[in-house]
Amino acid sequence: MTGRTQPLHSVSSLLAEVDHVLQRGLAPGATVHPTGFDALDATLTGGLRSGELVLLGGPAGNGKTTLGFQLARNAVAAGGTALVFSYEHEAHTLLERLISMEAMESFEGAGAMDSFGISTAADVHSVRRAMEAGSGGASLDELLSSLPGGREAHATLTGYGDRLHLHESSGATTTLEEVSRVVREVATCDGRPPLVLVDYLQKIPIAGTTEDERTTAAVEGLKDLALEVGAPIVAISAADKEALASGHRMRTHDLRGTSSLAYEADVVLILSDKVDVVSREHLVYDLGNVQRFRDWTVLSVEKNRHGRSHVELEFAKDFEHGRFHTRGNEVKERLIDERVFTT
Ligand SMILES: Nc1ncnc2c1ncn2[C@@H]1O[C@H](COP(=O)(O)OP(=O)(O)OP(=O)(O)O)[C@@H](O)[C@H]1O
Repeated sequence: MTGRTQPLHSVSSLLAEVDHVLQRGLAPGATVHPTGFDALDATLTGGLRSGELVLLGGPAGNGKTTLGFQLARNAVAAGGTALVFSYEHEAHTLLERLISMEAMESFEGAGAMDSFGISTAADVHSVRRAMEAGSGGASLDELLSSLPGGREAHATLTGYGDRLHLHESSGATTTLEEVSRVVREVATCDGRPPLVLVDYLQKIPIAGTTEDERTTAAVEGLKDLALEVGAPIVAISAADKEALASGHRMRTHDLRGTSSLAYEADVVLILSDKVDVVSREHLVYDLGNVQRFRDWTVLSVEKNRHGRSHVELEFAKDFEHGRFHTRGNEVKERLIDERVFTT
């Protein structure tokens, strides 16, 4: 079922409604959008649910946009729809990341690795260079065909392109009301609510004297929208400056603005570089670990209304191709609260 109709129900009316929905061949529970990351889906008992607000936080440059955008891509690759509000990146920048991501996915799908076991699918830089150089009049397909995996990426994007919507949002004009209008428009056009990504929460222009007031209004507005439209909304959240400067591991209470962030959210995910948060004993006795851990990101499920919380998962970075590897595990090493490296 999507969206809220009326607030008051008797259990009898609910039973009748569920029966009616079942007889139409539909599912009466929430719509589950798998994240495409098996370890995360297992923790979230299936994935992200309609009506849920998911907060995604972490220090700058740790991959929040990359993960959020990959969640949107995975939703459409699995047959769903997604809508990305990007206050930080132009649509073309996201498109370049997407082309590289799909080139790499196609290489992996085909098992196309060179003799060193390293794939040579076009990275984001190559895609950007090709776009900036132009094609001298040749078509996009011809341009992309000159890049490893580019032709396959183009075919994949053409396949799901109608279901992935990118909104170049503005800190001046893309208000909560505008976000709400666009989400409804896309839901109507696509015939079902999309997975929504907001990158990022504190950029939504909202009246209010303090940052706490503005952030509270933003999370409450997004949570209401998620419930009304029946969409999962993933909102990236910036960290408090003090949290970043003090050299400790970032947690939910370090998200910028207010404690209401944690109350309103159904799921809170925090990204950290593994090398920053692993306990010191794993570093001092094996220096090789420092380099290995730099390649991994820890995704902490700090709040989870539908399953276990305080779960620490890890995923390998592949930022050159604008993505994380989707195969991940629970972290085996002991993690700390204080960061080892503060740079
Ligand atoms: N083409 C690329 N090749 C390699 N690394 C890249 C490339 N583009 C971006 N990166 C790196 O990928 C990382 C993740 O970028 P992303 O935009 O996802 O981070 P973020 O957490 O959203 O950052 P911010 O908080 O600054 O918006 C960054 O450290 C960035 O330097």
